[in-house]
Amino acid sequence: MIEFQGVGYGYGGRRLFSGLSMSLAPGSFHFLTGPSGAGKTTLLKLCYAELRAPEGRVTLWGQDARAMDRDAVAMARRRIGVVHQETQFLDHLPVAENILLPLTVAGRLAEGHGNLRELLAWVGLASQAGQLPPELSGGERQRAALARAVITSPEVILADEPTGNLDWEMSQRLLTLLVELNRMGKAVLIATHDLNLIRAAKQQVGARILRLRDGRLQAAGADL
Ligand SMILES: Nc1ncnc2c1ncn2[C@@H]1O[C@H](COP(=O)(O)OP(=O)(O)OP(=O)(O)O)[C@@H](O)[C@H]1O
Repeated sequence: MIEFQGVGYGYGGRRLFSGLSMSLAPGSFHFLTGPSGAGKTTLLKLCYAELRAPEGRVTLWGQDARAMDRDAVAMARRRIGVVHQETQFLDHLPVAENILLPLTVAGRLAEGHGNLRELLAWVGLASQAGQLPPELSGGERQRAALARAVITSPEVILADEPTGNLDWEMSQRLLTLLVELNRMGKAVLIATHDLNLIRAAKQQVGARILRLRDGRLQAAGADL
């Protein structure tokens, strides 16, 4: 679905990484780890064509990202759910409406109401649906962010440090939700520093671990 072939990227003439190759296939589960500043968020942005690679090739469902126009990018993004590092909500709208927002924007709101109640229960936010985002705890915010990322039934979930500020119990809960999504057939890629989270996931799912370091992407495994 998403493929990188020899991809390089940098900002302002400073090369961040090069020669990156990877493939996100249906049903795969990947962790992306590496030191702060290695380029994990950048790599995720290349996955959803927020950035275009000047070097190598990123293909989204067989299409070269560089050749995609705005409509093609919008179509591809409907198949990708992103949980951002800093989750932004519209603070004046209730949690339920925030979760429905991607469907509202896509003019597909009618599809959402059937799923919403089930989705809220699944992420454990059934009783917070009418609250405003500033009233949520950190863990509740991240679960709302995950619900918003999956409301469109994407095929790929990209999560950037989804457990960043969460305690261990809440991190586990979020991880379990991501593993469940993977069991439903979705490809999942989680960027994280949290090696304990990766170790915990290894008990639940056959995850591949990619490490971005010194401008290269390596497979990591037994040493984690
Ligand atoms: N828009 C930008 N303009 C210039 N430099 C940028 C930009 N975005 C990121 N960078 C730089 O690129 C490097 C990689 O950033 P990125 O956010 O991809 O790393 P990361 O591995 O996700 O880091 P962290 O784990 O701390 O979130 C950093 O040095 C960052 O300062």
